[in-house]
Amino acid sequence: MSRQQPQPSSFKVYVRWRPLTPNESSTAEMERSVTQHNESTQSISLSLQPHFHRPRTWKSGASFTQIFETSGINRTVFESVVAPTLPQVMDGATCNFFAYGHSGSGKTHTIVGYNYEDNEQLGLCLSAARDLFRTLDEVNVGLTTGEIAQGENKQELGVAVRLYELRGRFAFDLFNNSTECHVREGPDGQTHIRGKTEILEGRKVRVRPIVALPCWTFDELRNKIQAGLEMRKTGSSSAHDESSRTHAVLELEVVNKALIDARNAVIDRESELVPIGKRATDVYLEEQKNAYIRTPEGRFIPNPDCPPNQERIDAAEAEKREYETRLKAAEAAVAECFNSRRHPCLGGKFVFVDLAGSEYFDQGTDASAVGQKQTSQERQQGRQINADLFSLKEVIRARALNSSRIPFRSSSLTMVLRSHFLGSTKAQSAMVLTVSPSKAQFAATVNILKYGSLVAVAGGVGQK
Ligand SMILES: Nc1ncnc2c1ncn2[C@@H]1O[C@H](COP(=O)(O)OP(=O)(O)OP(=O)(O)O)[C@@H](O)[C@H]1O
Repeated sequence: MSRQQPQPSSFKVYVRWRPLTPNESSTAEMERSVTQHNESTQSISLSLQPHFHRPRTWKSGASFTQIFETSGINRTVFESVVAPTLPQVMDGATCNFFAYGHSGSGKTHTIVGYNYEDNEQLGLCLSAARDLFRTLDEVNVGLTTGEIAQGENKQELGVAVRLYELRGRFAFDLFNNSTECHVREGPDGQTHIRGKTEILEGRKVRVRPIVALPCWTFDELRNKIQAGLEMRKTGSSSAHDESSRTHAVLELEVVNKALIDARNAVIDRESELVPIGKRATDVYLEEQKNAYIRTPEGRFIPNPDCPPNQERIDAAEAEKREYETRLKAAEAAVAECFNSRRHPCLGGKFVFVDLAGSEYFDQGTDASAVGQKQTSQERQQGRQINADLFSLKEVIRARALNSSRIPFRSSSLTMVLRSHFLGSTKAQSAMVLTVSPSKAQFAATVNILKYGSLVAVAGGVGQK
């Protein structure tokens, strides 16, 4: 009998209704009701009674783990969706959380929040960071007792934060001036996000991965996230003119000073290796170029006056090997940080994804009017966003089925999520569907809930 792979845990889907915004105050709320199917699944029924039209109704399957009404505040959502996963992150796992909804439905409000001071209103990622720091403070007491002063201790645990946007095939690092980075699969099968090549002093070359800012207190982390988010790009979308047009990814990883130093050393060794490797290639090409001549018939034959200088080629290759060995040693030092960790939480991660607003044009709604104002580039972006969301659903499905081939390569979003999903078979991932109760948004809301139902079914929770 074939050996069974560990089954990933199911992917939960939540629904969050937001209150009507001032712009929607002239419209009424659609009628809705919730049916509880068992302890952990609920379904939604919606109905709309438009003037002079047939009533429209829609009913979901038993797909949703919990439905938060308009009165639900960020703290309530955090306690149900994210807080229960803290022990898994403290055990070194990665837990992923997505917010999905049409533009203006409350994704950013849910993931990041607009009030950074009120603990009840902090978005999911800041609440998670706050609870993570509280837990790490307790662990640090044990780790730092009898050792060097806090801050100097290489084992002291903190949180490294990464913040970047994904658009098309590129990532934009919000902690590095929105630098455009390439999302690529390396020869090791892992996804690498690399920034532009920087030329440093002394003709050193550096290609930085997404910047991870280490933070040692919650206040420090909150200030850094706030500053990074100000870089976030906005454009016009189908629902309003200030919509996010990218997926924003926010990662919180448990780190210590030793791990940060070891990772920085890897970046330094890679930077040293780039020009040395290029030089070895250049030397080889130069020698080969001079070593052959072309006959009048177009054939290449060895040049008797200039044989290749093998000694020069070997010296350049030997230098390259030496720098490769240094890089391997630096990578081994990173692995050693994990092997010798004093607490399993090192490397544990919360990943939050504020997905770009999906596009939905419905005849007769405000959305279609704004949609017509979009440029062709913005329409192209809209199609790309919808394609990304489709590939995300397919990855969740393949993962829940324990499929041998998970289509991570189909978008940069899923390529980036690859290591987070694969590293988290024991951890919980969840999606919060953010929806407007406005009657004018009925079709868009149904569209979002349908997608969420498909994700729930794909993720092994819901029934159609
Ligand atoms: N649950 C909520 N309670 C109170 N206000 C909310 C809630 N959800 C959203 N809002 C408000 O609605 C507006 C739009 O929300 P938000 O910016 O989060 O939408 P979004 O889905 O991120 O939009 P986009 O995809 O276009 O960026 C904001 O002013 C926000 O404060």
